[in-house]
Amino acid sequence: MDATLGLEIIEVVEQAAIASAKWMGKGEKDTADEVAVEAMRERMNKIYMRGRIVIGEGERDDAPMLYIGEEVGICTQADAKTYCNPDELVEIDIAVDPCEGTNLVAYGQNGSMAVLAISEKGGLFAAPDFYMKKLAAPPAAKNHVDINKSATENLKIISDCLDRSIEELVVVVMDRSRHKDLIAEIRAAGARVRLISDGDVSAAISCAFAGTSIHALMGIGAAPEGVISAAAMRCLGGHFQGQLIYDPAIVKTGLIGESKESNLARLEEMGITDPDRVYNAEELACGETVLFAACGITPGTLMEGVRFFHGGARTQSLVISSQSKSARFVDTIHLSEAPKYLQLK
Ligand SMILES: O=C(COP(=O)(O)O)[C@@H](O)[C@H](O)[C@H](O)[C@H](O)COP(=O)(O)O
Ligand SMILES: [Mn+2]
Ligand SMILES: [Mn+2]
Repeated sequence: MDATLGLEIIEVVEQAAIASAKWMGKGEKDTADEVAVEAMRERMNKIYMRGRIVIGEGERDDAPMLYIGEEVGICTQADAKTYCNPDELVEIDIAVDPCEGTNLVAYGQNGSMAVLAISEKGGLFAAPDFYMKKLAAPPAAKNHVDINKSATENLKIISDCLDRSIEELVVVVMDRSRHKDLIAEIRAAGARVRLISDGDVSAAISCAFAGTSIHALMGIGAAPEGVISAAAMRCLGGHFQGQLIYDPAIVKTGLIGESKESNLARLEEMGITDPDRVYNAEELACGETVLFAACGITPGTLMEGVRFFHGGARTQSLVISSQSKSARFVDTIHLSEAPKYLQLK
């Protein structure tokens, strides 16, 4: 995969984050999402690549989407034949969440970001728009913790691997009624719980970085977000496991189809023969090369949010590459018109 792609995708997430941040606090989640989608699409279509969206969003709540199967990259443009030879280009698959945490943006809360993951064709698990039970943990606990073990057992393992007491550990859990028993168990084990209303991609990836005060993500979130999280965790050497949840009775939101039976039929149609399989990061993002990019929309654990100033904006992004084995934090000043000053922080 072309190494310059790693630089271009920074601009893709930056443009999506800036567009969405203009709608921060306006209470309009669909607009905050829609403008991020459009900005992402516009910038992606300027990249000399042959891309295909394998994970978009929208099915779940009719959000505007970069739809699954959509071709992106300059070679897909109407007049492309004059300057593009698609046969020269590697086909790549792209998973996007242009506005991860639409509610967070709409209500001016922390933790939203524009995010995507890229790999060669077939390198990312084309997850259905279902839910996923997730377990993320620091690199030191990789392959020691297990999603099939209880939260109590996993906390003991993380505590041993990090050489810290269970009382010092913080577990992020989405604040949903389906997690009532899980939250009680984590607290009973002695660990502390950070409840989040949205944004479990950021929580999963934060487990890989010491100093974030996040030592695990447990519970059920969306499956597409699980694949994106797995792409980053694979590159970072963190632990990530995901198991599809197809039974609406477990999720309790009723947003994943009518019945367990119809969901199972849908999975079979998609070629998923073992619906209960537990996937690890290397299986969810199995490509030889994996790239991940995110840009903060509102302030978060890993990145600052977009800061506007007269004539421009400042962004902070994170680009992770399995190719260059790097996690790069990128701080960018964007100038839109003659600025009165440049914002330093
Ligand atoms: O918080 C999230 C919302 O993502 P988005 O729709 O892109 O703004 C994600 O991080 C979660 O993984 C997930 O979408 C959420 O858990 C869906 O569950 P629920 O709200 O309980 O239906
Ligand atoms: Mn999302
Ligand atoms: Mn989203």
